[in-house]
Amino acid sequence: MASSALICDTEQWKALQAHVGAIQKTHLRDLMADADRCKAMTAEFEGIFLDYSRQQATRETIEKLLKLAEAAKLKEKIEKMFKGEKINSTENRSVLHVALRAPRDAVINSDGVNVVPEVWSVKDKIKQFSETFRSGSWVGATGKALTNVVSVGIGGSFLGPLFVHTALQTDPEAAECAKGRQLRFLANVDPVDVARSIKDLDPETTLVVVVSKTFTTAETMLNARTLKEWIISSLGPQAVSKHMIAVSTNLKLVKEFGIDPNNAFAFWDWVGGRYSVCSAVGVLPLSLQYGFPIVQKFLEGASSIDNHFHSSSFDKNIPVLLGLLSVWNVSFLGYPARAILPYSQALEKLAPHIQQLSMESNGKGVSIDGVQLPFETGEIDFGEPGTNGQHSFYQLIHQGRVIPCDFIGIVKSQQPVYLKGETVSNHDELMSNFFAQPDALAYGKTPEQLHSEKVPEHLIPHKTFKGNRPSLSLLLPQLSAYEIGQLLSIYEHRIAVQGFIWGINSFDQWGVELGKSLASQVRKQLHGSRMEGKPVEGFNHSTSSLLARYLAPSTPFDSTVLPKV
Ligand SMILES: O=P(O)(O)OC[C@H]1O[C@](O)(CO)[C@@H](O)[C@@H]1O
Repeated sequence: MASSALICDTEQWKALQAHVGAIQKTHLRDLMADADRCKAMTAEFEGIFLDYSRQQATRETIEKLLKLAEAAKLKEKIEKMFKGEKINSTENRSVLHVALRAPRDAVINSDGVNVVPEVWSVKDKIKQFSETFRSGSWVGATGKALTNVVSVGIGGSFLGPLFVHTALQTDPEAAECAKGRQLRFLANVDPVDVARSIKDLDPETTLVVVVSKTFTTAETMLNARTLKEWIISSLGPQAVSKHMIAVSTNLKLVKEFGIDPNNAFAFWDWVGGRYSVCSAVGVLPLSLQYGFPIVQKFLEGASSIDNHFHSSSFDKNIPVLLGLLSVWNVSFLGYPARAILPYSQALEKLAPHIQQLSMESNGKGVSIDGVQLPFETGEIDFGEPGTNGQHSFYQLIHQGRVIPCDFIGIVKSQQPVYLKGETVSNHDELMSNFFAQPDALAYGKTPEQLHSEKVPEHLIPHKTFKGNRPSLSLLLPQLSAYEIGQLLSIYEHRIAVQGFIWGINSFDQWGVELGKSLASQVRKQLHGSRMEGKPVEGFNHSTSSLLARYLAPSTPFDSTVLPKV
């Protein structure tokens, strides 16, 4: 395929389009009756079991998708990523988050330089700093040990670390290591989020970690200045060096902000924001909370999937199969959304993280060569842990729109509970739903079944489930730091596979820029109107009237105000 050609022009794409009709004539009820098919549509790695038999697909579909992968040069693209080639061409950058979790003796080059030693030198620095911090040797301005950490960052500098922190909180080993400590996040520039993040915290015992790849993100910098003021107003300006540290690729701006460069932790432009949880962005705050050894296990889990992804044949490769099936659902069956449904409360922040990872990566309108795409890319990701979601949006998934679902289950709960005399343990109760829902979606319930149950005639249409709704099941043996890392890496690579097949750049995010620049025009107006009484001008009628209404009770602040809760 020539570099500017589109994947949709290939024979392999057209063969899949032609195959859709045959699939649409089938029903999952019938496909599921073929035990050999179901057996074939599974994959396993280190006890992680993927069952994709409830996809609207046959073995022929998978063969055709594997041929599409060849046409898209998927193998070569994965190889280029691992070799540090500048596959993020619009920013002229390598894409090397895999180097962040590679073993110490690995060799991964970017610009001809092996980046692994640099990665490990930052990890060693984090290990040392977190040990000093956790031992109580690092003391604040008043001589007290610090036990609370507020991590200030947004987007990729927030969602991945929040996901991992939330998942580790109830893992017994990690929880033991975190006893007596708190890790909080401040992301939104909404002052209400500032108030929440510092509620009941004492600056005397709090460390603020400012996390920003660029160190220019408006929200993060205002929040960082706000917490700096919170510290200074209570402990004086000299306290900043003991109570504020940073993670960034822009160490010059970190220094200008007033943070001691010795307490700054670097990462590199070859780490995309949404792929940065395995850099100091996640490793530092998580090590402060749980200790470096727990975080190292998480990194090892991610690395195990990197190896599986890099070396397994595509027909047994979990991220590749997942990516291909998503392309099938979006581009051929026309399903625009994907529900992420972990049957684990510990994974409650998985869906918000995947929303950024997937939608910022694959929500693109042009090919990597800038050619307008005649097909849609990306999907609308959303989700909620089961069973909560069942009592919320599952109605639509069962009888309304068709939304392919990822069901994620855990064999061994982080927190087993059993009440003597109950039919099943609490985790078995949860997992009963994990096993039941995919079949309910696939098989549905026919009017004939309802008749045989003597359901009143007028209720038959309401109680009919058409079924034939695709899902896949991912069963993890347990949910320790290691498996959390594996899950993260599975989704990272799956999303990259989708982008590689669609022929887009999954590693830039130009679509976030326009809103940012318009906000700066509004910011200028708000300042001018509040401080100098300037009239609203330069906006359309709608925005002008909204702004006028917003500015009406104009009483500018004339001194620093911090949250009161
Ligand atoms: O880490 P930074 O530079 O503050 O950026 C935060 C986030 O902002 C974005 O650039 C756009 O939302 C994300 O890609 C990134 O994760």
